[in-house]
Amino acid sequence: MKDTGESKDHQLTVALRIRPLSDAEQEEGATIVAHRVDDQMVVLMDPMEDPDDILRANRSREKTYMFDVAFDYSASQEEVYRATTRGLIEGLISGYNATVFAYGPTGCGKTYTMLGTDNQPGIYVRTLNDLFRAIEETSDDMLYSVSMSYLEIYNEMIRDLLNPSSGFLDLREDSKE
Ligand SMILES: Nc1ncnc2c1ncn2[C@@H]1O[C@H](COP(=O)(O)OP(=O)(O)OP(=O)(O)O)[C@@H](O)[C@H]1O
Repeated sequence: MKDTGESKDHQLTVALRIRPLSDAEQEEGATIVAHRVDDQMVVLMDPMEDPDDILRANRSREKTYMFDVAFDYSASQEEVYRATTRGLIEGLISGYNATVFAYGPTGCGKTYTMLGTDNQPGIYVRTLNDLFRAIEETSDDMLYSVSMSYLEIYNEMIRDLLNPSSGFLDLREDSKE
């Protein structure tokens, strides 16, 4: 696992996480085609590969990708948080900006990684814990202001998840004023 301190050395960290197959996927006979080779390298196997196809036997279509850090299904929420996000907090309370976002197709594990579950809290929860701890530790000589918003953008519809009764928010509202 990479130490979080390393994230200070570069401006952008790209991490890849491979999730385990769900029970339903296993029952369907699905197999994982993405394999973590080491802490940075991932190989994508060709899902159509047929070992009996002589014409393609020597032309494997597996592809290798490099990331700043790669995790597979054995990675814990804490490991992912430490390697991607924890190191940003020190800069954050010194006034620097930081963004962490999850990207990927539906069902790939974005919500699990970012929000997590009660037993396996994700990046949001761990960040807030460490952020408020860091604020408390430095509150003798610093005054902080923390604000928070939680929005869902889905099919170009925007909802305020901290105030769902406000309905869908209209992006054009500001431009009318
Ligand atoms: N690392 C993981 N370990 C165990 N279960 C996981 C992991 N990642 C995802 N899952 C499970 O896989 C399912 C799909 O994950 P999740 O809901 O996080 O996907 P998503 O990318 O947020 O999807 P969507 O874009 O549709 O909201 C969930 O049941 C989640 O609990």
